[in-house]
Amino acid sequence: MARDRDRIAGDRPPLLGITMGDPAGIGPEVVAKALAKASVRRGCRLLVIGSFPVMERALKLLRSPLKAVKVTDVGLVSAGPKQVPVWDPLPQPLDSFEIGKAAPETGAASVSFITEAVRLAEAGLIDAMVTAPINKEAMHMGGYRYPGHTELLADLTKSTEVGMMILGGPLKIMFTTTHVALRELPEKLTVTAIVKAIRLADLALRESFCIRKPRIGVAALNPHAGEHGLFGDEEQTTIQPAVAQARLAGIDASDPLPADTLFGKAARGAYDGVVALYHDQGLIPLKLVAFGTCVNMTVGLPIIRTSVDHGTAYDIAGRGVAEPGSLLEAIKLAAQLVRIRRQAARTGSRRTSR
Ligand SMILES: NC(=O)c1ccc[n+]([C@@H]2O[C@H](COP(=O)([O-])OP(=O)(O)OC[C@H]3O[C@@H](n4cnc5c(N)ncnc54)[C@H](O)[C@@H]3O)[C@@H](O)[C@H]2O)c1
Ligand SMILES: N[C@H](C(=O)O)[C@H](O)COP(=O)(O)O
Repeated sequence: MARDRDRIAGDRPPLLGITMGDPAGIGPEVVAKALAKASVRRGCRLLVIGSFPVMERALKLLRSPLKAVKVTDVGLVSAGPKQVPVWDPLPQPLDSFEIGKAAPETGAASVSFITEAVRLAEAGLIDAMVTAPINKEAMHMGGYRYPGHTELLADLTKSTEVGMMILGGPLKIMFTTTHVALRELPEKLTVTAIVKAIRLADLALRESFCIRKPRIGVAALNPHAGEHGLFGDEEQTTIQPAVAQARLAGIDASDPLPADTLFGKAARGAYDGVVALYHDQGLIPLKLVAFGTCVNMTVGLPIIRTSVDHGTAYDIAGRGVAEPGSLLEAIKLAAQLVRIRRQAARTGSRRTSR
């Protein structure tokens, strides 16, 4: 069905739903700044999914030349060059909350925007969703106990094999685990979890980045890859067996490699993608080389979702100083992924370059 829809969509400019994120954070500001760039509107149409009064307030704060307009039918989104179409799914207007502070009502609202975007994407009313940052503490206060968008989206779309990939500069990194306390990490790093991450990295590199046979670098957990068991044995007991399984499935995955040099090698072109074992292992190199322009994408969903590389930045929210660079890149990538998916639907195959 999705394939038929893609075929019918043809070359119509993609309609991207941009969720506003946590209203108390910098999400509304970066959305307002990004939409003010003429370049971002070239080749795609944009619909903000969020609170209408909050969007109006963000545009006012920035003294933006743009004006928010309320959309009443998502099937008929049209906007002039100075307009920001907003689809507000909240039953009551959200207007009294404190900027820069986690609260149940803003946390719950940020989940409503995501839920609505998924509904619209599954109904074929938007072609992809791009998410501005949520605050996980606020989301929990609002009653939604998810570690992040990734797991919420997996649940909403009933998807079983989903993972977080973040792209920045020369790096494309797939995460085996996402938001996990370090003390709980060893028990989460199972053979199954690592094979899944390698498989999802391979899938994304082939289908979204058109690499025929991706070379995947797999990170070790311990210093010097454990040095034959001297500094930990997860490399031998878990990571190497996962690599062996992935290879049986035809995937070009490396042995577990010392993480202190792997990311540099990947950045210089030795690997098309890297499988990191935990959040900061992959995010430190990514954000060191490309914070502000990285893009997070969820792999394994039936819908397209990209996101920013930053959080709600409560420390600067409401001051008008937040940079929109990562959101601009996330929008660009979402539009590109829509085109790749449409092309694949037209030819009935995935286009690959190597
Ligand atoms: N995509 C997402 O939804 C997403 C991503 C990362 C973090 N988060 C959440 O955001 C909250 C805060 O997380 P954090 O403090 O670790 O990270 P953060 O990215 O919000 O802030 C880290 C630092 O970077 C600065 N910064 C962030 N984005 C910026 C921008 N666009 N322009 C200028 N400066 C910017 C902040 O001012 C702060 O000093 C947490 O709840 C976290 O879970 C959400
Ligand atoms: N780990 C991500 C980052 O630091 O950029 C982020 O928290 C987003 O995760 P979700 O897309 O699952 O919300």
